[in-house]
Amino acid sequence: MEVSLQNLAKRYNKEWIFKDLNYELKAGESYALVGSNGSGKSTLLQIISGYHLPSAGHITYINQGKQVPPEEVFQYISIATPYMELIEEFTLKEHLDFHFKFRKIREGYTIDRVMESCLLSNARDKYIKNFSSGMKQRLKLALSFYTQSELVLLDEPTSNLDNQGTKWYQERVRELKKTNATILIASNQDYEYEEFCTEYIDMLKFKN
Ligand SMILES: Nc1ncnc2c1ncn2[C@@H]1O[C@H](COP(=O)(O)OP(=O)(O)OP(=O)(O)O)[C@@H](O)[C@H]1O
Repeated sequence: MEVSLQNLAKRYNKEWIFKDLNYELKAGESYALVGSNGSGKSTLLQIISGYHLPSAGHITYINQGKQVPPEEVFQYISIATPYMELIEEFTLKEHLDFHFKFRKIREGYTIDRVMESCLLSNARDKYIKNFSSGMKQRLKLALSFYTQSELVLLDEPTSNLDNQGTKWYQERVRELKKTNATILIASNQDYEYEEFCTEYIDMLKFKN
């Protein structure tokens, strides 16, 4: 999916977080969104996902040459972010069943295969509220990786992951890059994006 960010700006109260942000994301490319703490990386991801509105400017989404209507955009996007809550009252199996009732699973995958791939097969009937923070993070990431989507937004993807989890994440991104998904990784850690992204978007350039 191509995403065109046009004169995008966001303000909270009187503070402009970023301004005059113009950028074209190309289909199938991977982008790192960098900048110091508080520079607006998460805010921009949430605006691109449709979760927040910009204070100015607009975004155009184009899939296979056709503009996607705003009300349908969410069907093309998956996002993993610390701001996103999992449904704590569900077991893992219930959570995955619920999610994949509304979104299509990536081709070649089943719910069992997703559980296996995110190293959570033995937690099938465990309640999410009893997951460790790393297990929750793997589940959030798995929901983004294994949902059929054309734009994958990852915010601080390895937070709470141990070394094994970080390697698991890197392997999943390698796989994702073989699809035509556009990937945007907001990060403060170079091992989350260095191998995957040749394009860097530096939020500090859009500060004022
Ligand atoms: N709901 C809100 N109300 C007011 N200010 C907000 C709100 N959400 C975010 N901000 C402010 O917007 C700025 C950008 O925050 P954001 O979380 O997007 O930065 P970030 O680059 O992702 O930071 P980090 O690297 O620490 O995760 C910060 O100054 C933050 O305090």
